[in-house]
Amino acid sequence: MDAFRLLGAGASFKKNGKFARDHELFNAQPARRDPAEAARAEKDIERELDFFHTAATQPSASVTADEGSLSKKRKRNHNDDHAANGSLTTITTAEEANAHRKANRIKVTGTDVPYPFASFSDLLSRFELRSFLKRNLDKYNFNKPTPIQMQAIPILLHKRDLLAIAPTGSGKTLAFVLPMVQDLKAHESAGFRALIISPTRELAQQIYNEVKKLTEGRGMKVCMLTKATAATQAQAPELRQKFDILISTPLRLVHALQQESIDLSNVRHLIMDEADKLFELGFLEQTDEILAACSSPALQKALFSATLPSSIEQLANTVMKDPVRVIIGSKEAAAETIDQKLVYAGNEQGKLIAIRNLVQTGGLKPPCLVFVQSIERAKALFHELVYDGLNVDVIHGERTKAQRDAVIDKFREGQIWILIATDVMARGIDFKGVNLVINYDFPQSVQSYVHRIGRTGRAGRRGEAVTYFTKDDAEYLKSIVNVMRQSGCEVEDWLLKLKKPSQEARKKLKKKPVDRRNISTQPKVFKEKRAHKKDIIENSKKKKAPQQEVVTASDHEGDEAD
Ligand SMILES: Nc1ncnc2c1ncn2[C@@H]1O[C@H](COP(=O)(O)OP(=O)(O)OP(=O)(O)O)[C@@H](O)[C@H]1O
Repeated sequence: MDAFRLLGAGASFKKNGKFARDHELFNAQPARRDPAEAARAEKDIERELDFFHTAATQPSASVTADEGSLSKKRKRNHNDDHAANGSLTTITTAEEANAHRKANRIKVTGTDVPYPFASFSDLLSRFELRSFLKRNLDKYNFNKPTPIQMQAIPILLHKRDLLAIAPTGSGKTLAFVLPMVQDLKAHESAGFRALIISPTRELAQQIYNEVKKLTEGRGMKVCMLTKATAATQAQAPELRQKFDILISTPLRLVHALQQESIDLSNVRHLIMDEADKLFELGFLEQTDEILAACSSPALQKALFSATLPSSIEQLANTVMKDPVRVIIGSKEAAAETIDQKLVYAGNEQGKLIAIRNLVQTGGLKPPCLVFVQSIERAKALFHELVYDGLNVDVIHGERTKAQRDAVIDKFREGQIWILIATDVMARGIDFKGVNLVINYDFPQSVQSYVHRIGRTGRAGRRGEAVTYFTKDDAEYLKSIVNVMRQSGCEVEDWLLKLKKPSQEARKKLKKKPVDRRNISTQPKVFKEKRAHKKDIIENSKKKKAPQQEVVTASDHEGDEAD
């Protein structure tokens, strides 16, 4: 299976097309793959499927021990159930709940924590899961719950506040969307009853798509707050369109609140995705304003992320009421499906040489995401790689929304093989088939590292992450080494002996990235020639322009229709 098939439909590997050179460079010949590679790929898919099955179907030592306490009859029923619908068991006692948690690395803190569930059919019987939800779960192949779903869904269905920390790509979105939709039931004209906040527009859009999938066939109204939808909502209150679920970035929402075009007083489900980001300086004030506007006494709050530094957790706790805290695995760890590597690149030039080397030797298996620390550096690296003739594009905050959307779509469809990005793409975006993440510039924090590399190795699939470092980054290396160790990666002894950076140093780096030399290996004369060539092309285009501007009447009609 090609990685692009996982990224989305429509990927094509035409060998004689525009990117024939890339085919050679990347050695991308899926049709004539060597048998060992094919076997490895097949194993990958099996592993991916297994990921969603493991917890429910492979009794670990602790589950087996616990099964001893079940009566033979119940065991038989469970097995019959298992045979009938692919699930293993239902959980009805504290012992079973604890064993199930242990087997799935679910850690909980809080009072009267609801039992996890083991299969979607268990959920169906325990909480009378609505039939349209079960239908939609089946339709979109959500066959087995992931650990965070097993525990977070019952907690939210019991209307408890929740702080949930689970690895990247482990299905947190479904974990908060499903209980919300179950509770909202159907469309009502009371105005917004649920609100999901996410730090970036791209992630908000992705969550919107997931909510649409799960509410299919139910007529629930879902609104993604944009300039246009905010303008519609700014009409007189009686004319405002009544939506059930609102999804927004903090900035857009605060704007709408200040214009008094949005009323959040009926909201009873508030989800903060990438919650640690939302409690950081820069977002905190907006988050506060949103919390104040959600004035319903029945408000339930849920915070989700793959990372949650202790200081932020303390702050987040101040807004929660008797919350339950759930951690899957360990707190600051990366997904265990990612092979992480640290590569010493010497200096800035060394990084370019290293990435080119990776291309030449076939080590860069697309689709690949490359992270840099600034917009300037994203542009510069893009120019370098484009000049090498690679199929590459770039995404950052200076590109228009339309350009960003188009780039994301193209990357998903496999039309772009290498995507250079700033941290704006580091959180939440679900590119399931990314094979490799390169941290071209060393990340500014552990959280940034975990989220960046979390764009690969998602949904149980394996991925690879390579982080380049130079002497300038050496001081911060140990933080990343610790993440690698915690997530089960092999680390060389000398790295383990490094000193941990001081808190002060970590804070400094988070505020301001390391000063780096510009990205460029091309001699000056080369660049001048390139600029000259570009001028010639642009001038000749201008000369040809009048011929190209011939338009037909139907083109005009098209324009008007838009
Ligand atoms: N139970 C399930 N069965 C199969 N696929 C699932 C299941 N739950 C989620 N997925 C898929 O797994 C992928 C990752 O899910 P999601 O984007 O929610 O991860 P996440 O934990 O929010 O990651 P991040 O921390 O990076 O935001 C998605 O493509 C989603 O459709």
